[in-house]
Amino acid sequence: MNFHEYPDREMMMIDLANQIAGELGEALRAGDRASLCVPGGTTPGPVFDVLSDVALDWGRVDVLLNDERWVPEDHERSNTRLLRQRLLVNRAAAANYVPLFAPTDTPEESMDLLAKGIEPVLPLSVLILGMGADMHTASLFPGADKLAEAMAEDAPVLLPMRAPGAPEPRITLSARVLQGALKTHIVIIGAEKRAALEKARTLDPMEAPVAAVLDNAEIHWTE
Ligand SMILES: O=C1O[C@H](COP(=O)(O)O)[C@@H](O)[C@H](O)[C@H]1O
Repeated sequence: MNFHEYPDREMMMIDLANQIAGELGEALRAGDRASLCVPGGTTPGPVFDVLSDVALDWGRVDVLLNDERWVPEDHERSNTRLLRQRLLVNRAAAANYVPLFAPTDTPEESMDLLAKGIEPVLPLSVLILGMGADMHTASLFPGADKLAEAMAEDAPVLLPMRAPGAPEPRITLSARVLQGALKTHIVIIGAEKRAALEKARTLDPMEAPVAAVLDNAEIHWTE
């Protein structure tokens, strides 16, 4: 992994958005389409704000989440809501959104349908991940019910996930799909997450799921 430290959050978000835009541009020059896979949660909003206004051929970009919390799209904890409000606006409104949510009671009921939408956009051209202080990334949580399945070499594209640290059921891309990304960026803020990331480097991915995606990742950190 490569570690990039920034003087402040604004600089980090602008710089990261420009790197992502450059990588998407490269992917679009090399092929017909590019895919951008992004986290939800509290960290990526400012990157989305910058990225959404970048001049790119967004009509050839497929955008999807790393994971989703199984709550309605208008719920304040919905990652889809964040994506629609902060990324799929301005110039990026022309991108093709690949859903990780459908309005069924459980993620299991929609799993096959959602996975079918994701398969054509793999491998991911550019992957941005977040990380929790508990070392989860996407919805690969330590202690989660299907973590071993999600970490397996032959894991499905998508899995439902329930974990002690997650207040609602989740749906998540598997480690195999995340590891297959052509470019990987992990964006984290604050001393607690930096310490967690350092610790994760010494642990097994079953204890520290983010460890599964560190090998080829660019880490972006600021206080
Ligand atoms: O629950 C989630 O958490 C992680 C980290 O979120 P943050 O609020 O600590 O930035 C996020 O990457 C993931 O997509 C989300 O569902």
